[in-house]
Amino acid sequence: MSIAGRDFRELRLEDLNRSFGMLNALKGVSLSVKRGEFIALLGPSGCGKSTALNCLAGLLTLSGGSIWLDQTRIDRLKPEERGFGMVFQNYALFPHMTVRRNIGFGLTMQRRPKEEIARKVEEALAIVRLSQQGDKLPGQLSGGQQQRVAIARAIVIEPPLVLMDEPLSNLDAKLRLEMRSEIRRIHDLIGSATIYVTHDQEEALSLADRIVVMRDGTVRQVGTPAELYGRPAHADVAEFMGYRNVLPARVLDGSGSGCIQVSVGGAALEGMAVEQRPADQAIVAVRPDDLRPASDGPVAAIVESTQYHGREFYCSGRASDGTELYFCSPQPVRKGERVLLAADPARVLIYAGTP
Ligand SMILES: Nc1ncnc2c1ncn2[C@@H]1O[C@H](COP(=O)(O)OP(=O)(O)OP(=O)(O)O)[C@@H](O)[C@H]1O
Repeated sequence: MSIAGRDFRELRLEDLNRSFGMLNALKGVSLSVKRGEFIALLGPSGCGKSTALNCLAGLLTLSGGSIWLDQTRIDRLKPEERGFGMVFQNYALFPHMTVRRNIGFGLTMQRRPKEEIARKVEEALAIVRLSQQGDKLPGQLSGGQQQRVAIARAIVIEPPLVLMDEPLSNLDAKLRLEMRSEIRRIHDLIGSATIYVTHDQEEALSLADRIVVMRDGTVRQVGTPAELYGRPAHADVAEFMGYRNVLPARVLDGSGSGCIQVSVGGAALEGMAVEQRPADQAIVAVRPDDLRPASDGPVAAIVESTQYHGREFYCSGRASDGTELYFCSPQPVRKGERVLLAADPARVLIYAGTP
């Protein structure tokens, strides 16, 4: 059976498990993906992102669970029978084949007619904007161009799903940004679904329709970039999403309907409870760019370091009780200077529990 090129409405991962000996790399991962969606699998190194992707591709077998494309169970099919497009970090192009032959390789293996292969290869070349480079060898192309060839090779088979594993990691910062918008443009153009593995939260935020945050082989949260940026469901997800200040706190006043007052860094700070209202112990999460010097700010800190970041300064300081705080300042601050810091309560997230 082959499902290559097939249209679909929904891809479902049901309770996926994968172990390597004693290590459980995937522990009950479930997810539903609609056609046309761009999904980013985001998480720290070793959390199971690549394992999940390789199980989807058919390069790894599952230890438990199932994968469904609409009503068809596909987790026992070989990779070529699934017909998904794959793009890896290291391009994996054949060095002795021209760009055209690299792109057409999958179609040649499927024994498609020559004219059809030639036509589809030209279409794919045009999509990735490499029409002039078709006769070159991969070694004659830049890293960004080679990655475009890899993308063309993945999409030329008209896959229902394109799987990408950290495809931009080998490129320099400027090219990474350029290729980011290229990847999204190509995704929108071909209309299939993309599952994109990354550990770079900025990449996930800017590319994806939905982000799946993984940790220790489990899915911690699935949400839109705005949901994950503004309201992570758990303190550990917040930490991963750039809330550099994740601090233990004591609830001072939790009686109000919206705001809760907590003690942090030896001072009282107001914030919003996420999900469960904490009773006594809490965790506070604030982004450095939401904690700023203010003449009437409640949290006093002595500046320990400052870095110039163009528009503003990225600083660390120590509160009276020894808590380390990260904050941003539009004005230069000096090491050893005492600053008062404040944050908009709507940008201070409070979680029940202890870190
Ligand atoms: N072939 C393998 N044999 C044994 N253990 C493996 C194998 N592949 C992965 N693992 C382990 O499974 C866990 C998940 O690995 P995985 O590569 O999926 O993580 P990841 O989130 O993709 O990390 P990274 O961002 O570093 O690539 C890790 O602890 C890893 O060491």
